[in-house]
Amino acid sequence: MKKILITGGAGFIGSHVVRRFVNRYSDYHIFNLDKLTYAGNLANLKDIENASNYTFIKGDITDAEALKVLFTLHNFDGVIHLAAESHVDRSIKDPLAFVHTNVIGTVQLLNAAKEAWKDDLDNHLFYHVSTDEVYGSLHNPDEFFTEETSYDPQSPYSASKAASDHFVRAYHNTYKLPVVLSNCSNNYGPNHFPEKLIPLCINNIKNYKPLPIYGKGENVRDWLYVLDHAAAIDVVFHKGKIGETYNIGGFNEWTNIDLVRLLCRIMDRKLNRIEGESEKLITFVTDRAGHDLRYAIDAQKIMNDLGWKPSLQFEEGLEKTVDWYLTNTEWLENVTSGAYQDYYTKQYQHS
Ligand SMILES: Cc1cn([C@H]2C[C@H](O)[C@@H](COP(=O)(O)OP(=O)(O)O[C@H]3O[C@H](C)C(=O)[C@H](O)[C@H]3O)O2)c(=O)[nH]c1=O
Repeated sequence: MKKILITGGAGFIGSHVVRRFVNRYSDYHIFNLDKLTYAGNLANLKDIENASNYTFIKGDITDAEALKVLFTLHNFDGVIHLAAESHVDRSIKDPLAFVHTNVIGTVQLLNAAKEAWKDDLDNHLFYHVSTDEVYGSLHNPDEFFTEETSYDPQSPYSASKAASDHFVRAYHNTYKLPVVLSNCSNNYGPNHFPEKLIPLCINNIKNYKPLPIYGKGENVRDWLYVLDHAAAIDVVFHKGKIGETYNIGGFNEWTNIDLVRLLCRIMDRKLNRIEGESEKLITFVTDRAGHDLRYAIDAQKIMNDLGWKPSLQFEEGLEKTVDWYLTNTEWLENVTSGAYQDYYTKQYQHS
């Protein structure tokens, strides 16, 4: 049985990856290492928590000693590294927290893997899951990020992810650590923490609260359903070429204002409101500092070389997402109030 370590598996994207691997691969044992910060909670994984091929470990990727013990104890065959601080606005307020987890945490994990695998590098894989924000901000509508685009990170968050990508490649180049990387565009779907644009707006529309649109709402993001990202990660992990990078995206660009208007229309319908009622909540607020104008991913390489493609149309994915949030009201209340974090922190405080 192969032993796979997934870091950040209680978070938004991580939990969908953990579920997919636990359910699809009965010949793998999945170890989910997560610190359980405000953005990660085990309620995201209730349905698989008792699976015989799944183990949760509460821990911090910046803790070198703990990593050494874990790698010695479990002899992991592969690592899928998703643990990260992810929210751009938080990175603007507290860049060091992002350096700590995203840069130092990644290097500690690389060191642990390098040490544990040094006598048998060929039979192991370190997969780093990253973001399209490392490429910076596009201004020409004809341009897309490809795997060859130069890095030009603009926010403390994207600078920390760019640094971690560079370290992963440096460990491949210097120590021959077998690595693969992917850089994905904006994800949306169930279990997304309601500080991010889509779940924040769903929650606020539901509660008749203002929908804060930074600047004029003209910034463009490419959106991908989180389960499609999990499927792409599965494909890259199993079929990706060592040392390569794969861009993942939905070919699905929206300005923020158009996206929020679409969301308002869907919510009006679902909540039996008069058409146009939710749009009245849109409030233009001070722009994000250094706000990247446009991200657009060219995902041809993963489509052509590995045969992955997005499965859902955006409107369909958005409907599913809205339905999930309107059904899972307890989840939404517990993450917003911090109740899950208190509960799970207490449950695991001695582990
Ligand atoms: C929270 C918020 C956001 N926005 C704007 C800012 C962005 O242009 C867009 C999406 O913002 P959000 O913070 O949801 O996501 P990004 O800053 O694009 O970054 C996200 O996608 C990438 C790929 C990652 O790698 C990040 O980890 C992830 O957080 O809406 C608003 O206008 N109002 C708001 O209240």
